[in-house]
Amino acid sequence: METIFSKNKEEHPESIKAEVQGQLPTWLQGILLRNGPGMHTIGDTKYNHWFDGLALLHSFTFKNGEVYYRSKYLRSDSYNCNIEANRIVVSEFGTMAYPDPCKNIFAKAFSYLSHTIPEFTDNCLINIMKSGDDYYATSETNFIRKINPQTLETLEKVDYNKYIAVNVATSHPHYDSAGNILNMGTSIVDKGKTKYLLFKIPSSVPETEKKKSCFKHMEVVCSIPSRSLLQPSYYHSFGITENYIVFIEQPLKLDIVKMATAYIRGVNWASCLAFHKDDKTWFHFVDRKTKKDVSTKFYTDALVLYHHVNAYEEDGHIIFDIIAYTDNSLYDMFYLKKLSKDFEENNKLTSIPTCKRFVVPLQYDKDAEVGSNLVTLPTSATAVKEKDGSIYCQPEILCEGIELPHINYGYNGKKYTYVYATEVQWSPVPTKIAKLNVQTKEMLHWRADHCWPSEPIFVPSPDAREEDDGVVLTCVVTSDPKEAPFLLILDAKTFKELGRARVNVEMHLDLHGMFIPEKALKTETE
Ligand SMILES: CC1=C(/C=C/C(C)=C/C=C/C(C)=C/C=O)C(C)(C)CCC1
Ligand SMILES: [Fe+2]
Repeated sequence: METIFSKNKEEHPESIKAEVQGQLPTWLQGILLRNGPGMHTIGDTKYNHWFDGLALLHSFTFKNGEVYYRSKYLRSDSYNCNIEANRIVVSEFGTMAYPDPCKNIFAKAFSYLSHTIPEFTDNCLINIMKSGDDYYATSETNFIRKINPQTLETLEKVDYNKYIAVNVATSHPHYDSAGNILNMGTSIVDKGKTKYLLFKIPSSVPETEKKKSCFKHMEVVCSIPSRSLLQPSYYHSFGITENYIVFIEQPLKLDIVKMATAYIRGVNWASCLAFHKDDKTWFHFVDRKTKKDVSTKFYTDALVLYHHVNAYEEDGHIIFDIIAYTDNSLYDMFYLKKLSKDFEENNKLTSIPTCKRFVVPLQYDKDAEVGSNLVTLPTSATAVKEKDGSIYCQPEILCEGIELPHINYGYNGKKYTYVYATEVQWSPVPTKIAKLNVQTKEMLHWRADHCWPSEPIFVPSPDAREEDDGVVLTCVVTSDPKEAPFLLILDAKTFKELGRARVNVEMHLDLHGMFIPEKALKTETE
């Protein structure tokens, strides 16, 4: 386990030809680009948490039936400062560090008295985002880093905060049909009003502009005030339907006072997050046209979620599927100490990720009796009217034990049938890939001994007629040293293996990524 999680991984910036077994579809041409933590030790210092590791990008390029692999560390300012100092000098999620005295790039960190929140890291290790023709590595701070998807080189650093007042933003943006990005972020320090902002980054800028920057044209679409000024909710993703934004204000909250004093107290960012188990979880539905939050108060019991699966509208209801927990044990499980020592005995999940479906009636009989269930669709999910007019929602359980959900993005915001995900049993590390039919709850699986698959990515076939016409791609890390890691290609419909592309490198466990079809790649850089 130690090797898989915390051993520093070497980068392989020159492409390596993979050994392909089986038959890959001829239409599968493009780059699977993924991100995740690859280095957890610098000099004599070690990060505490798996999410702290320095971003290591890797890619699988599919070209005429062949597959090429490469990997490269993101040359973030955090990476460069740490490597130069040969110790951790930039704080990450679970590790508080103090800047190298001779470097002042992160010096703002010390001016906590004048700045409520210190400068965050640009170690963008979570996901990849597409903005126009460009690609960015992302995390959850105000910084993203442009990258070259072909060479994996690191390009400019973008500070969202220069354009709009967000201090943190999600790594799971949505894209509309024109390719514009819709994302959410929290404004913590702007005029003392803590709020959640939905913002848009256009996919293109006016032709006449000399220095083209989509970010200059970023705009706040609407905002939702935080229920608590000093404790906004933490969130990792949000949902979107044709007409609404689905935002869940969960009782896992960031404590701004704790964050502002974290440096002086020598504690990490993770300790500024707290789960308030007796609080409620509030649902917000913002009308994308009027930009107004639906006025009815919808809520459920305390839960913690990271990933929305999908959301859509049906007969006056909003249906949204999420992967939920009953506590915040997920973040605790990824402390490297827990992942290395007696892993199997000591690191059992205390809360199993559960795929829950909420069905929320937006149009309902306003004279309905208190205590009545307002849901009129065939589901076991309920929405019960309370005395004060608020509506208490309880979910239908779709399945247990899945995480890192992925759908056919063509069905995002629409009625859909399939979720591809990793399946976890007793540990936070997945052992299977699953396909769940959300209508029938039927499941298909793929597993193999000593194999640890990553987030599955669905790629539609060019002539797709059905939602699951395509392939599912997943990187498989092996715990058997005799077996090299591989990229697995499954037929999305049958979940049968089409092939694998083996690469003889020590591959890291990653988080998220995207497939870039050949036609979406700029040609001049090849
Ligand atoms: C550095 C930093 C943060 C980083 C959070 C990270 C890195 C979260 C990763 C979450 C993942 C990978 C979840 C998977 O389900 C915060 C708390 C936003 C704010 C303070 C500064
Ligand atoms: Fe995520």
